[in-house]
Amino acid sequence: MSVNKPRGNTPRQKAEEATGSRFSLSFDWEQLFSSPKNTLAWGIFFILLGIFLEIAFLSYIITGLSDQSVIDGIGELSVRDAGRQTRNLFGVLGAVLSHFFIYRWFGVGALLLPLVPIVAGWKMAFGKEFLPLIRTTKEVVFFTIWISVLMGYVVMMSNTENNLSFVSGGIGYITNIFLFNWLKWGSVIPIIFALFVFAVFFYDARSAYESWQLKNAARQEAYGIKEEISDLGEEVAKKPADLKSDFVSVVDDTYDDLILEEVKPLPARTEDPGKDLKNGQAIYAPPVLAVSPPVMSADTKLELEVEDTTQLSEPVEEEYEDEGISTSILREFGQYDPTLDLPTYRFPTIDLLNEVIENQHEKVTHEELEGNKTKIVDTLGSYGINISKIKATIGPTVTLYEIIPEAGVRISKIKNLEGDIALSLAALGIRIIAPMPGRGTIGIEVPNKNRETVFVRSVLANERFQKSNYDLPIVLGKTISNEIHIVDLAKMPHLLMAGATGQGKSVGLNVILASLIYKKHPAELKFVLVDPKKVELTLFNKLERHFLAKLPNAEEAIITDTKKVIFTLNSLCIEMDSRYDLLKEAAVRNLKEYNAKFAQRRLNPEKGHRFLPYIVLVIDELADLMMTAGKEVETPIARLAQLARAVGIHLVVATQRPSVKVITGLIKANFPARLSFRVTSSIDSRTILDMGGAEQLVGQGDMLLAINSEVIRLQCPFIDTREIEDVCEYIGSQRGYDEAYALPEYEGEDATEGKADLNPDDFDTLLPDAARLIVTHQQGSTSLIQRKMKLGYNRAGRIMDQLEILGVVGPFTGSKARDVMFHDLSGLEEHLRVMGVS
Ligand SMILES: Nc1ncnc2c1ncn2[C@@H]1O[C@H](COP(=O)(O)OP(=O)(O)OP(=O)(O)O)[C@@H](O)[C@H]1O
Repeated sequence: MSVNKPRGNTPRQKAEEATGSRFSLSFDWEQLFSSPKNTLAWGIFFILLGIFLEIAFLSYIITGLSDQSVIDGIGELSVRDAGRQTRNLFGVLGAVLSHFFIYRWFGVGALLLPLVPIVAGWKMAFGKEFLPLIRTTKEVVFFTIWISVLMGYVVMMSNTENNLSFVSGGIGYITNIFLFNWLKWGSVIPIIFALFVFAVFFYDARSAYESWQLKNAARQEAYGIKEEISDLGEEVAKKPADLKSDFVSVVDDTYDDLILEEVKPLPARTEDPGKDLKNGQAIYAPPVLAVSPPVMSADTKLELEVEDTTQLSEPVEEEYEDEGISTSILREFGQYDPTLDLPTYRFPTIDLLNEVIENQHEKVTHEELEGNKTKIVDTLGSYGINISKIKATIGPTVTLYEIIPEAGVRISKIKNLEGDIALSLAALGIRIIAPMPGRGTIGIEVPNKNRETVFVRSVLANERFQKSNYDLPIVLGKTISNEIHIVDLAKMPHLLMAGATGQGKSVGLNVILASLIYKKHPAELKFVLVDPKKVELTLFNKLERHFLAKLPNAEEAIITDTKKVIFTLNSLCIEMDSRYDLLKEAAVRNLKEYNAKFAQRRLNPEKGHRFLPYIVLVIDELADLMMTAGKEVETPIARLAQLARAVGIHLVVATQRPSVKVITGLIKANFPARLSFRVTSSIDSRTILDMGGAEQLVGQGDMLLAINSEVIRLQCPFIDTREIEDVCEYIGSQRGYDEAYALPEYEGEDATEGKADLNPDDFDTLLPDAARLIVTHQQGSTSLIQRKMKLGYNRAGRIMDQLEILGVVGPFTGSKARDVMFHDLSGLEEHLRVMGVS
């Protein structure tokens, strides 16, 4: 019988009783700076400190040296007398601090110093930096000293040491005495030189100058083309198709110039820009114009066409456009860091988890080992199978006996004796692995009488997990050789889990979620939690404003209703499609490359680019959904499983009933990684793993993981509800986003049914523009409308539906863009006119 089978919270209570840690009176230093309330208090303290110092310093400068006598007399005067005589606004303390910072050390340069505590305090209290803290600190330190030295020079040269030495402070004055001995009046040269060196290295003055030149050139170019566009607007409005070809050649010429010479001075503009354009010689076609406002005017039409021509150019050229601007933004602000959304976020600590209780007894006794060994040898012997060698490896739940039979014994014969060996060992859950892949042996797994609980704390605190640099690391459990088994969900790329009721599925799901929560910042990862059983995942509700994603306007972040599940799955498909569009625009292959490019500021947020967090969809109980909604659930799940990997959407789907009605061929084919807890029959085991064996497991988190054809037995760690509660509480009590991550809206079949009745009067005013955009690009995608016309997803989606009613685009086809029914603008214009919406 198990000695340490966890029931409820027993392990934690025992541990607490043993160590008294929960009620310990020792002071928690970490807590002093880590709890959100304390950071607010510290933040306000630092802000007030900064304000206090600034006022004291200013007061000191205004009252001059009148407090000097008080300071000199400190020790002799009583505090009361000193206070009465002091003129500083902040009394003796203000006078003393100012005396040191201004008179003794930095002079008027010290006025900059209070900025540091104010910026730091602001960051702590409000989680935002109104100035970059590290950068500001470096600047303040440099300029405080530099101003002090410069003032020292001024004071020295003007012979005003007696009255104004406080202006430079001690540091500036002494430095100048030293410099003066060497250089006389020329001391100013190293002082100016120091400023120059600082500017070159700290501000990267040279490249800042280059990027300024570049921006200036781009601005002038943009200004130039705007004028030309308005000149040509009318003409284009009449003959858009003709002009399009002109623009193609214009833009191509431009890019050739740009690529060859990078920054090229603008040629002098002629009196008649239109003429130049027609000759295909002008250079005024910066791709920056690609972002055009969605105003229905002659200009707009032209801009759309300009944009279209840029599409025809090579991607490398488009990158060039961003290059100059992005380099300067990168230089100015550094890399984009998504975690700064929640800069004060603290990862959950390991001590939120139950203490690991060491097994009091030896896991497997010598007698047990010897007894099993004899029984195996005897049983096989009685069937005429002799063994040349036997070796045991003790795991947390089972012991693996590896045998090497004598030459000439057929493996299938041993395999067939599985039942007999189990009978003679009088143990459930014997599994025979014949042969052990890559070992040249036959394995017989025998459950231990005393099984060991693998505490989640022991695996999450494990160095290998802590240091793992997987994108989505998950600890699945311990192997037979007691090693922790970590997998990367991003590579798997999806996981299908099965297990009869009570065998540890929910615990397994919780461990997966906890692994991810312990390693990922809320800005990098979002969960979509589907829980038709309504009880299993509710604990994660507290993470709503940190880690959860939901449909706009959905009340609950954890989805329990089948209809909403269908909407959510379809919404994820839309998210997937729009992510693919973004990847395509960015000319990258996967989410990681995309985010890296975004972090380097090479993707323009104004064009719809954004940092894309991973999304993990967790479904606890697929069976219920498949029974009630069948295809409606199966199709989007299969689509996501098939395609969503590259865009960072991963699925973890669990079911109690691994029957073919639930785990259909379509679903199964798209989930190469499958995990099975104990199931009730070998048919179920075959359905989930394509092999028997899961029916032989011993429960309580004993599981088989099959990735492609490789199968390993693992013991899942144990995490109890209270641990999950504590972790979620710890995160939930911190400052989060304003709301859950919003998934794209999906209106569902019902919403589209009524579409045919729509009155043209109800059409969106931007509909004709959108139609032209779609036809120009020959791409029926909602995200195109969204990005180019800068519209929200809902409005863009509605416009797309109306375009379908109008017959401009075909019906929704899933991941692909809709068909565009017109191939040129003239046909479209005619159609719009006939329909009365031009
Ligand atoms: N990894 C584990 N280590 C130790 N005990 C475990 C482990 N996993 C589960 N158990 C034990 O088994 C019990 C049932 O586990 P769990 O709730 O995860 O089962 P389930 O498969 O989700 O069941 P259901 O489908 O009915 O929700 C737990 O309360 C716990 O006592």
